[in-house]
Amino acid sequence: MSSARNISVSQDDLIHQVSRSLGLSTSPAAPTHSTPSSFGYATAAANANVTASKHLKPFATEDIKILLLENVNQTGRDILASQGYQVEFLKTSLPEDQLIQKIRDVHVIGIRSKTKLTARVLQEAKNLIVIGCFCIGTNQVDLKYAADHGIAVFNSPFSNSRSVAELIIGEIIALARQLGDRSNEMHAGTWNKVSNKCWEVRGKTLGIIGYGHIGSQLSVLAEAMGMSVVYYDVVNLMGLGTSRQVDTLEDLLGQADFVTCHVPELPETVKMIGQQQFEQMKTGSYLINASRGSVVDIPALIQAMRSGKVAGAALDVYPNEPAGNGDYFHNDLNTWANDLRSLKNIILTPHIGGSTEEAQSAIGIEVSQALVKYVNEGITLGACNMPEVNLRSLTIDEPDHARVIYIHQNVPGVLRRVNEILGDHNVDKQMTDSKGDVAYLMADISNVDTPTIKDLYSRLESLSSRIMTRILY
Ligand SMILES: NC(=O)c1ccc[n+]([C@@H]2O[C@H](COP(=O)([O-])OP(=O)(O)OC[C@H]3O[C@@H](n4cnc5c(N)ncnc54)[C@H](O)[C@@H]3O)[C@@H](O)[C@H]2O)c1
Ligand SMILES: O=C(O)[C@H](O)COP(=O)(O)O
Repeated sequence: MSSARNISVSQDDLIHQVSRSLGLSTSPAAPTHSTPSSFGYATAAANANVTASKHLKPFATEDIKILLLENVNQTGRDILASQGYQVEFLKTSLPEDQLIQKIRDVHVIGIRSKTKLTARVLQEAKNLIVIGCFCIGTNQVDLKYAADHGIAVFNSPFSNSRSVAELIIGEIIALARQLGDRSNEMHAGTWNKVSNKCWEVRGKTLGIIGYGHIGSQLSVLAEAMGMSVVYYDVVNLMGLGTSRQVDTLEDLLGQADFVTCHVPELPETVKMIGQQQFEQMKTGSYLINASRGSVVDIPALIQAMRSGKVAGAALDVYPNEPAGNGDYFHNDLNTWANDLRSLKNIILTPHIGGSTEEAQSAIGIEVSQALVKYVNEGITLGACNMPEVNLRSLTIDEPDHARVIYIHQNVPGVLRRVNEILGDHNVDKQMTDSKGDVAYLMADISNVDTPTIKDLYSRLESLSSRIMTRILY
């Protein structure tokens, strides 16, 4: 959808928030509920063409509706509930039609890696102001569409990276010793004591593709086991320990005994490991993928393992992952499933890299705190798709103070027009920043009463550059 249509849709349909700020309390032990008197209001289309009275309705913190999908951890649920928000919690993701029904109603949605928030879904989300990805990856969200429509997106950039790194260490040893096969054989009643093609990992080379939060932690753990580490990354990065960056993916594939992928899903990383890359790997080497299912071409992996080029593999991520637990391989999408499952020395796990108690608990806290700060104070620190804007502690709890949040198109002349509107008032502090096509302005003003706030809101909304206006008071 173009920016122009965005504006017209917003003017006609979007509900914008003018919510009472309640201050931020992220501790479940010290809830900050609104009181009946601490109301604000939400308006729809409070612009020149639509009278505010037609669209005004009561608004309070208890009116904030949050939908949490995919079994978001209790820590996050507690923090959000402690704010007095209405929290609906589901253990699974939702199919698109049900997601569209539910998302129409909510101001905040919390998801993990399975829920696809595409432009098609988001255009139905008329009340949505913020998305929390309770995970690292944000490839499941159309970040640009969200930003262009004033919807901030937060994630947890590193809370599960240690969990993933530890899983990979376990898999390296398991593959080198064919543990999966020996265990399966024993479960089937067969004693098969072999040393042929079973190895120590000491002295072997680990090749890490993507030396970010996970890749770099893994590097340290692998060296502690006596492995040599090489890594390939599109950014020049200092290696930890004695690890070395190599210039090309081909360099890495030619040196590594174990190759492990830790890149985000991007157009350039889709099928980054395919037939050509398997040919460049050492004969008898191993492949691990716990990044995204699109990064490795599975039919090419099957071929490489059948030919003996690749001696083992561990996959934690797949194309077309299911919404919840249950049957997976019996569907028409994964035509390679039976071939994959029939291979020897292949570890198949259901996307559990970040699934530890420690990681999920930390993610729940981190992302829900960011959501509360955004809803209550408009703070965008850590946002993935918006400029990061913060102002020192709020004074908007005071009766005649308000915080203006104006998300707008990043085009010349907007600040002048906004400041013409704000200039009649006492602007205590103000900050603005931009990211790509979107800019975010935050201003704290004092000596304003409720009618003035409504007037400010209408005037800001009437500017052609506006994406979303929120006034917290
Ligand atoms: N299996 C799981 O449960 C699980 C858990 C966490 C993260 N993940 C996945 O792992 C990915 C990596 O996580 P992270 O926290 O290390 O991310 P990160 O952003 O910290 O690091 C990614 C690294 O990849 C590099 N990179 C990007 N494009 C590249 C390319 N084309 N070639 C080489 N390097 C490239 C980046 O420069 C960066 O250094 C996440 O994006 C997510 O998709 C999976
Ligand atoms: O992006 C991530 O953090 C991982 O892929 C884990 O995703 P999950 O929270 O859906 O398990």
